[in-house]
Amino acid sequence: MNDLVKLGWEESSSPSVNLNTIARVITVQRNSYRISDGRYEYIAHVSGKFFNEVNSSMDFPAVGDWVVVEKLIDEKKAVIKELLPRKTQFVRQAAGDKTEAQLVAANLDTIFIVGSLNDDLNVRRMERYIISAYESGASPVIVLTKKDMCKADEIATIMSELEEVSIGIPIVTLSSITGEGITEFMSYLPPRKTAALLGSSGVGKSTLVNVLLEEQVQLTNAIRENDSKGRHTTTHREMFLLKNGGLLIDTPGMRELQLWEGEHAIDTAFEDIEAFVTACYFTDCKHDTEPGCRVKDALNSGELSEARFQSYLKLQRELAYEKRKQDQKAQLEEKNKWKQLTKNMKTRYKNRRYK
Ligand SMILES: Nc1nc2c(ncn2[C@@H]2O[C@H](COP(=O)(O)OP(=O)(O)OP(=O)(O)O)[C@@H](O)[C@H]2O)c(=O)[nH]1
Ligand SMILES: [Zn+2]
Repeated sequence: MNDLVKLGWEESSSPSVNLNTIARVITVQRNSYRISDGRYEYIAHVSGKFFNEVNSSMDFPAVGDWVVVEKLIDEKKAVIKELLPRKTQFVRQAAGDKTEAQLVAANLDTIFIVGSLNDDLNVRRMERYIISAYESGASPVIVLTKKDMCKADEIATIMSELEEVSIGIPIVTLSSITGEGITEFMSYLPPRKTAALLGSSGVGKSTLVNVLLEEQVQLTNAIRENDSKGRHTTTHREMFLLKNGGLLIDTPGMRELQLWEGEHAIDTAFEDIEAFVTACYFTDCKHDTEPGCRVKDALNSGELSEARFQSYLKLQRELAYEKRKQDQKAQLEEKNKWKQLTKNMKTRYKNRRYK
């Protein structure tokens, strides 16, 4: 078996390429990539030509991408010369920026949409996750965690609510504590297929990943790097090869994503309401007391239910809140970056003085 095959390579996708030049991106770092050819890992950069020909951030490699490379086998380094066409791509709106789309992962076959049976399951949010999974081209599978904390009749109620928005999508219930349902979960991540987990904070993604990683086998000979103190560290990877041969991508981009997909998801999930909104006389209509408000008309005539309108408003409030949170977070990160930088400079200065 070709080494690439265990990374999920399908002969049919690019039949004419020279397999010795192909690798898969397993981690995106600040200025470099960690790639694997199924035998070794390499630290890679894009070639100057690649860089010059890029039109948008979407053209840069992401976790899961297949790339054409030139390898320096002895040094475990590589130059990325070309990106192979993507089968699927998962995109999110970059925080605080309306125009910039951010590619989180490429070539996912499956997206596990994770929710917890224990918490108030937000069906609308699950619906939005389903939409973004479909937009990416991957197949969604709903995973409901913490089964051990829920009675059978409670589970049945939740399932029937969910089935209204999840028509046809498989739903797996499991517990990472008792292990119930894990085998069924794995049946949706067969050998050579690539999947990622998507879901709000606290639903149990890390716990599930840890259970799955007990079964992890080494993807390739990991690169060992020296950290600043000269110790060996095995660097963090984002693509894992599970024991059954399935590939699991665990990217911060997907984990941190909450309501990022923002306006676009509103458009899709609330198309009916958007149609009314665009027919309002004022473009900035608040659908409150403004004259010529098509939304109010629809509410009065019963074309639009009050409940659905309320959940639309709720989503907009959540989005506004999420956006403020992201902006604050970005500010804080920026501040911490500078703090660290000045700290580093001080340390360096101090060391120089006392040497
Ligand atoms: N009873 C029970 N508790 C669970 C289960 N899975 C996770 N938990 C608990 O739920 C809490 C949150 O789990 P995490 O795995 O950290 O959730 P997460 O989705 O990774 O959250 P973020 O890292 O913030 O994205 C932890 O206290 C876990 O111990 C489960 O199957 N059963
Ligand atoms: Zn209006």
